[in-house]
Amino acid sequence: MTYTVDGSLPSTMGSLGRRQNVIIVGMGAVGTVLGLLLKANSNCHVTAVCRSNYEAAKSAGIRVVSNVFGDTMFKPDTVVRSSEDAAGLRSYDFVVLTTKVLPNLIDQSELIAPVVGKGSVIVVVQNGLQGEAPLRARFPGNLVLPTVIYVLAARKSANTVEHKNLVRFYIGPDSAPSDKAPSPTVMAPAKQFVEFLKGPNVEAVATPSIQGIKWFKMVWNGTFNPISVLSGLNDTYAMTHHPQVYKLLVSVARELWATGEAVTGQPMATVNGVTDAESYIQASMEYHFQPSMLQDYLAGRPMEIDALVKQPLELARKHNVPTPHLETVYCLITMVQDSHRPQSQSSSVAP
Ligand SMILES: CC(C)(CO)C(=O)C(=O)O
Repeated sequence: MTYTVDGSLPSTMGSLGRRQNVIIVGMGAVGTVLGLLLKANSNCHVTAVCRSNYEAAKSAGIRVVSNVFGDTMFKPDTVVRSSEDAAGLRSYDFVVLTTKVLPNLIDQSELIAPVVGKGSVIVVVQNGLQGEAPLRARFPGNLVLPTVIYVLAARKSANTVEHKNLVRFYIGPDSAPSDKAPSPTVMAPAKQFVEFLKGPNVEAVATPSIQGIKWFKMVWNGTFNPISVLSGLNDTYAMTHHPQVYKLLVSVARELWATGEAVTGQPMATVNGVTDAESYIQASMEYHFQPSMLQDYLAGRPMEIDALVKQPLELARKHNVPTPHLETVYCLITMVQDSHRPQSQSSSVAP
């Protein structure tokens, strides 16, 4: 079954006539946890593009040690080394992009181009705000769906992912709040993807207004991610329990919160009892979690500085929102990146 941007859906919509072909590009921690959930759904045939973990995925599968799902294996239906290798095998209903956002190193549209066919829906599972723009430009005939994912997971080795907590997933078209509601036919693929993921301990929601939710997550990422590295390689627990760093976290979060409201023209969309920037910081006080930027730094991979710090900062400048703390954080984290040479570019592809 395929979907088109203009909304012309095949008549089988809703009653799946055949298994849906889903390909995941980027088999890091997030891609692996998503793959595990999709594979559990008998309506999906899951192809995984694996690089450093190709051998492991192909033989026994990738081990997921999860506080939620137990100690289990993710064994994709098909494992390939590249999108090129996947291209001739079948046509893909859903192309799920779970790579890091590193515009200077990875051309994401190039990465998925071989597997994007007529009617493929592109599902972008990435941090940041603007990852979809180049994909829309390259694939104007395909529906590109942004998502927001909360999953506390980390890749521990080529064949093991540790999943501590949470799978909360939002997906929906990228309409601005002032736009008219997205047509049901554009929402349909989002709803279908949600159905694939649904299961015990997974919260998956199709929403007509993803931008606000993206900004809400941006506040977390733009604050905790760089400061975890700058504060001396600390997890959420250590950062939030250090009085000075706590104040810095709150200041940066407030600036990002104000930026999100200025850009969207809406009050910040909030989740799970968080009402303001400070309560957002406090909500992480119980967790010992290393933000993905710290994981990348420790593994010698490039950090998502553009997507998580530079882009919101540029939007703050454009909307005249004062962001002195974020400016400082950006300045320092770029210097850390420049003096901390990533070991390899290829290791950067999977989150
Ligand atoms: C919110 C969180 C921790 C997990 O999804 C994340 O986005 C990150 O570490 O970058």
